[in-house]
Amino acid sequence: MDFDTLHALGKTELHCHLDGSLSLSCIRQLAKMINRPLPASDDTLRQLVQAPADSENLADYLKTFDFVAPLLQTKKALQLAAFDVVAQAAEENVRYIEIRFAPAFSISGGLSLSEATEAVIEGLHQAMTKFDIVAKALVCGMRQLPNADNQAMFRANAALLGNGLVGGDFAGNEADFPTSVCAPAIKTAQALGVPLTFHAGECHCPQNIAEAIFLGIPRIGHATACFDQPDLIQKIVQTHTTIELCLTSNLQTKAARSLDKFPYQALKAAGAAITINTDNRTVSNTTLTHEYELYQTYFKTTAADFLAFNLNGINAAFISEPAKQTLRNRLQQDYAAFL
Ligand SMILES: O=c1[nH]cnc2c1ncn2[C@H]1C[C@H](O)[C@@H](CO)O1
Ligand SMILES: [Zn+2]
Repeated sequence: MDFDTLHALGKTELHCHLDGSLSLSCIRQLAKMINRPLPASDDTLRQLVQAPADSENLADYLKTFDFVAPLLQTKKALQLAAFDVVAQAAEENVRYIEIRFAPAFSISGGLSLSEATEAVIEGLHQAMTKFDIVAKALVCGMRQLPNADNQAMFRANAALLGNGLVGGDFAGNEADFPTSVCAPAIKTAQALGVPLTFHAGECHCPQNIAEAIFLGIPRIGHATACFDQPDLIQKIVQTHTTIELCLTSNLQTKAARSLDKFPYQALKAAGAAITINTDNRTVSNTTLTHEYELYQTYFKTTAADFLAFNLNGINAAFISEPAKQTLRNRLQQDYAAFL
């Protein structure tokens, strides 16, 4: 399929970070609101908000997020940001998206942990009235924060579940804060009834994936380190764990040092429920269409595969069964001409 066809295909995206996906025009608008000077040239600005070409690991990649954090400290800014990311997704025919962000990184201007989320949800709702897309929010605990902070965040946000917020995640510094360290906050989120996904396996550490599955987490972001672990892949399949693959991001963080160390083929061959995601549109300088193009080029992924991955995404989405059925019907229509 050519790029225009891939662009036109209906899509779903489970793994997209708000702060890593702001368009340059949105970044300029938010910077203006706080009188923060930015380089006049888009090329120069892009260099500041994209992961450096010489990133050696996840820690290098994550440093890029420091640039936008000061821009996301008011209700208005979070609303505009959420609207902006949904608009980008809708433009490339994403029918369902879950957008994640860390409330703890948006409270230095005086917002509470739940006010930050309410503002994101407001932006998602505004975008849904304008574009043909369903957009929901996930709140991220951060691995490097104390469990008490992540527990407070989930407690503050649990009441928003069902009102635009559909679940939670843990992101951040996986190399120094393995899954076991986060277990108390994971258990708190689960006890509060927060459906969870979880970043694991970005640091050559299959154990972090295994522990997340053991803790009963049904979706794993990345899971890259399973590529040479057949027993772990079997566990993923047996437990019906859905994997949120993020190819470009993995090459940048060196979670996968080359394409043959990316777990797509092994997971697909084993029958695992995989999905395709951007992770961070701006930081990774990608779009979901571009990710599809990479899979098609490198792995010969077909329209039937893309439909199956989208349906995996809907099955694992943190929404009601009737809402899922509507989206499944929509995707079946979208792909009918290509199968
Ligand atoms: O790929 C990732 N791995 C771990 N943490 C990540 C990744 N992409 C973004 N983050 C972090 C940085 C953001 O500030 C935070 C919330 O979106 O999540
Ligand atoms: Zn991520």
